[in-house]
Amino acid sequence: MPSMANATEGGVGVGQKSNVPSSAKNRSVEQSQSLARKASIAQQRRSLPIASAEKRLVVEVRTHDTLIIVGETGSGKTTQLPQFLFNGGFCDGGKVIGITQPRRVAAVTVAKRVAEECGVELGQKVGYSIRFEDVTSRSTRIKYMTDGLLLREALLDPFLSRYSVIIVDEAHERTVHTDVLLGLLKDVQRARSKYNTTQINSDKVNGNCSAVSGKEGITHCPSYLKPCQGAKFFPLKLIIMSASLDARGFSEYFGGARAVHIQGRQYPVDILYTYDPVRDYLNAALITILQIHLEEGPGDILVFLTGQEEIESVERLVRERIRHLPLSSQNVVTVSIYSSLPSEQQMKVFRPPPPGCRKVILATNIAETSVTIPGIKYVIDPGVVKARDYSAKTGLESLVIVPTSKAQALQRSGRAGREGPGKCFRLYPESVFFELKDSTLPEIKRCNLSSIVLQLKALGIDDIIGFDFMDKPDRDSIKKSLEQLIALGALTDEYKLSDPVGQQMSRLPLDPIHSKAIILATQYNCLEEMLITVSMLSVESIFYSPHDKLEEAKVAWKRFSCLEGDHITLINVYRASVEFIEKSKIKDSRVKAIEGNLKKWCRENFINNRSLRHAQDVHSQIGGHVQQMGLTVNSCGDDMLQFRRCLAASFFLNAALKQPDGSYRAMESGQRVQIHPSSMISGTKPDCVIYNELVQTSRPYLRYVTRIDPLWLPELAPQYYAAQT
Ligand SMILES: Nc1ncnc2c1ncn2[C@@H]1O[C@H](COP(=O)(O)OP(=O)(O)OP(=O)(O)O)[C@@H](O)[C@H]1O
Repeated sequence: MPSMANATEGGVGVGQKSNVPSSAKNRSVEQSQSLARKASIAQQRRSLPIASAEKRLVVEVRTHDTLIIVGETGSGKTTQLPQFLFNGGFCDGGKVIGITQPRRVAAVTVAKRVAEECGVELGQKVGYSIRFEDVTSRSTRIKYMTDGLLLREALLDPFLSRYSVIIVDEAHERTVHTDVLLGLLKDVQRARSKYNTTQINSDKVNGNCSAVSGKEGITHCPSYLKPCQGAKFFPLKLIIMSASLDARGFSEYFGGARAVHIQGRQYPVDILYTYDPVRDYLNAALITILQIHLEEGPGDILVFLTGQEEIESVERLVRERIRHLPLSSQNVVTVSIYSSLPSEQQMKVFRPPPPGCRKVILATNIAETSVTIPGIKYVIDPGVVKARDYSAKTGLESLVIVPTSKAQALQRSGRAGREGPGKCFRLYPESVFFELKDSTLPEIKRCNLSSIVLQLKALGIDDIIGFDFMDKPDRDSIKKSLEQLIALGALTDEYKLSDPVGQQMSRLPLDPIHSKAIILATQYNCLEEMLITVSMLSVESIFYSPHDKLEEAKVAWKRFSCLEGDHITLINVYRASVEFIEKSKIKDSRVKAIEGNLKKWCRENFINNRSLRHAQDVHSQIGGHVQQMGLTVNSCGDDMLQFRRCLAASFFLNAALKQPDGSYRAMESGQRVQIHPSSMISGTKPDCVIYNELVQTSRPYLRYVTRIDPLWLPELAPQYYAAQT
C-alpha cells in the first residue's frame, strides 16, 4: 500500500531516501516511548491506595519509633513507603532506608521497579543487596535486601549505624532470619536510643528533617552492643509490614507499638473455589490452566506448585496438551520459577511473552509475596506448600507437603489484581479455606538452628536461650545446635565463638558442616574438590531421570559414578561438564552455542542442566569468599583417600554404621535408616558411611553418602567419638 508511506507526516516512502539518520530517528522513538512510560508509571503511582496516605505515614513514622503497617496486597507498601520516607527527609545526611524481604527475587525486582519509578539507575539512589550480589553504591539511600543479608551486615556493623529506618517487609512469613532480625533490631533500637546524641525533629511534617541535640539514654541496653568510645548514633525507626500479619501479636512484642492500617485495594480479585475437594491437585491445576486458556480473556496465568519436580512434570504436561490443541490455540509459553533456579533464569518469568501468546508461570511459594509479575491476571492455588520440618531428637529434617495458611492463600491471590482486575482459582472448597490456620508456624520452630546459633554467637549474643525471640524456639533444638557447634569446634566448651575456626565458619554463608569442610580442606590438600562438592550439595538434585527412562539414565550415570561414594561422583560430574564446556568453546565460542551444547550434554547424561548451572554459580561465589579468607585452593589429584578423610573429619556428626540386617544406624541419634536408592553406593552397602542429609520421604533415608573407615572417626574427630565411647 504505497499511500501508507505518505500518509504519515514526515514518513518515508518505499525506495525514498530519508534525510534523517536512522539512529536519530530511533533515538526520538525511544525518547517518546520512555516519556510515555514515565507518564504511565506516575499515573499508576498516583492511583495506588497508599498514595493518599503519604503525609499521614510520614508523620506516623516521625512520631513513633516502631510502627506496624498492614495494607492490602498491591496497595503500594513495598514500593512507595520508602520513597515517601526519602522525600520526608529520612535520608538526609547520607542516612539509608533499608527494606528487608524474605526472598532474593523480591529484593531484586522491587529495587528495579523503584529505581525506574525514581528515574535513577539501579545501584545509585536505589539499590539491592542479596547473598553474593551487591548492587549498591555510596549514593544508595533506598536499599532492598534479604533479611539474611541484613543479619550478615550486623556482623560487620552491629549498630546498623547507616540506617535511619529499617522496614521488615512480609513479616508474616516468619522466616527464621526475620525472627532473629526482629529480636536483634529491637536491641539495636534500644542501644541506639541509649547512645543517641541526635534526635530527629518531629515537629517538621513536610520538607527535610533536621537533627538537633538529643536526649541521654535511659533504656536498658544489651551487653553485646557496646559502642566504641565517642560513637554517636541517631535513633532507629522500625517498621514491620505485611498484608496479612497478626498486628496485635507484633504490637505486643514491640511493647505496644502502634499499628496502622492502609485501606483499600487497587483492583478487585474474584476468588473461585471448587465445589468438592480435588483428589489430584496436579491434574486439577492442569485442567484449570487449559480451561482458562480456552475460555477466559487475555492475561497470563500464575500457578503455585510445591517444588521443582512438580513444576517440571506439569510443564511437560502443559506443553504436551497444548500441542494437541488447534493451531490457533497453541499460543502458550510456559516458564518456571523456584528457589534453586539460577537468578538469571528466575528473571525470565518477568519478561513479556511473545506477542499474542499467553504466559503460564509455574512457581513455588517463591512468587507468593511481594513480587509483581507484569501481565498476571489469573492465579491458580492448589492450597498446598512444601514446608520444612525438623526433629532435634532424631536429627531428621524433612520437607513435607502441607496445606497453606490463610495468610498464604491471601498473598497468592494478591499476585493477581495488580495491574487490573484478576481471578484466583483456589483448587479446594470454600469450607476448607475457613479451616486453614491463620498463619504459618514460624520457621524457627521447625528447623535445625545450628547455622543461626552460630550467627548469633558471631554477633556476640551469648545467651541464646535468653534471647528475646518473638516465638521461642524449642529448648532442645537450641541445646542440640550448641552441642553440634562445640563438636565442630566452632564454639568453645564455654559456648564462646572459637578463634579462628568459629570466626571463619561464621563468615561463610553455608551450613556449618559445609563451612567446616571448606575450612579443613586446605589441611587435607583438597580444597578444590571440597569447593565443588559443597557447591553441588547446595543445589537441588543434579541427577534427573524421567520415569520411563530410569534404566537408560542409570547407564549414563555409571560414567561418573565412583564406588567410594556420591561426593566423588558429584565431583566427576562437575569436572566432566567443565571439560565439555572447554572443548565446546574451541569449536564455537559464542555463549549461546556453549549453552546449547551444554544443555544437550546434560540431556544425554540425564543431568539436570538448571541444577548444574546453579552449582557453577554457587562455586564461583563460595570461591570468592575462600579467596577473601586467604585459604589456599589446593587439590589432592587422584588421591581421593585424602578427600574422604576430610569428609570424615567434617561430616562426622553425620556418620552411620551398617547393622547386621543391612540397615544403618545414624550414630548421632541412633535412628535406623537406609541409604537412599538414588545413591551410587546403595548396592554395595559399606560398613560405615558419612552422609549429607537425613531425610524423611517414604521412610528415613541417607542422601549423598560416602564410604569411610570407621576407625577414622575416633582418629579424626576424637573430641566427639572419644566422648561417645
Ligand atoms: N515490577 C512492576 N511492574 C509493574 N507494576 C508494578 C511493579 N512493581 C509494582 N508494581 C505496581 O505497584 C503496585 C504496588 O506494588 P507494591 O509491591 O508496592 O505493593 P504491596 O502493597 O507491597 O504489595 P504486597 O503486599 O503484595 O507486597 C502493584 O500492585 C503494581 O500495580
